[in-house]
Amino acid sequence: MSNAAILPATARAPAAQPSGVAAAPPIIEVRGVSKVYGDVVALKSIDLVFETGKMTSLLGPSGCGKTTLLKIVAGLLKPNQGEVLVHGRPVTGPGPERAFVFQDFALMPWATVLRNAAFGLEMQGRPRAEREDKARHYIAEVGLAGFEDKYPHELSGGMRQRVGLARALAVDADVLLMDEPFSAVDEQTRRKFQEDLIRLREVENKTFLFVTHSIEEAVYVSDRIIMLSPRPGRVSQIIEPDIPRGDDPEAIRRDPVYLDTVDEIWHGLKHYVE
Ligand SMILES: Nc1ncnc2c1ncn2[C@@H]1O[C@H](COP(=O)(O)OP(=O)(O)OP(=O)(O)O)[C@@H](O)[C@H]1O
Repeated sequence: MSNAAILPATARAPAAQPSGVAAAPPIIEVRGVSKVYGDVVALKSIDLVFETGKMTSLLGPSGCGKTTLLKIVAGLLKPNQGEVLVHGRPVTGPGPERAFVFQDFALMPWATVLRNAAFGLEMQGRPRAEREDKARHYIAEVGLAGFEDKYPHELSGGMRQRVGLARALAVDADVLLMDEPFSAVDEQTRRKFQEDLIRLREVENKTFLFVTHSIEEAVYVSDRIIMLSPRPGRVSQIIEPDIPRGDDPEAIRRDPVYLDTVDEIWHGLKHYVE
């Protein structure tokens, strides 16, 4: 048994605080959310809370409703039952405090890296100088300084992905929602990006919620892994891998807690794979 805290699905409320210490309110609350598409029950009675500054991944068998849940939090889909609160306010659609990083990065092929990264700010009607300053800052932050004037077709998949992330960071949303952000790139790029994501989370103090199919990836980057059961998707388990994420990103992959947690999740999931 590893040091990962494996919590039953019912253990969703934030831990009680010692007396005198104010509990930080959760940034996102998902309350009794169910979603059906025609006859397909995609999600059933999902209750979750997300704390500020944490990285959470959604993991589970194909079709269990991971993307559906992410889109409901983003305000791109409405639940049939239940509600999502962000900063205590009900979500009725997309909002500036949540940025969505799409699987295909949703870049505009006719616009430069700078314009693509500044696109969210352009939509918000910010002045050009301000949006370009911010976009340049985040382009550098994601390792693309010098590529501001390039077009998406001149970039590798990994670089395009970074532009998508720079765009999401530039709007200064509190919550970054990512739908399999690493799926379209090669393994080396993916690993580098996972390392960068851990670093970014520390620098930026954002709340990240992302969907992945990769057990290794979920355990590598996440403070918390929410396991969904096969359709209808319910929360089956919440895992909090207690892995030190210090200066050496390679050390994480050798950490016994990392290795044991990957193994435990795989044993739990493998009977769903034909
Ligand atoms: N627009 C839609 N219309 C009908 N059914 C849908 C729609 N979107 C999703 N579904 C169904 O709802 C279920 C959950 O889909 P969802 O994409 O959320 O799952 P997922 O866990 O993200 O899947 P995957 O791991 O394969 O990407 C699936 O059975 C899917 O076929």
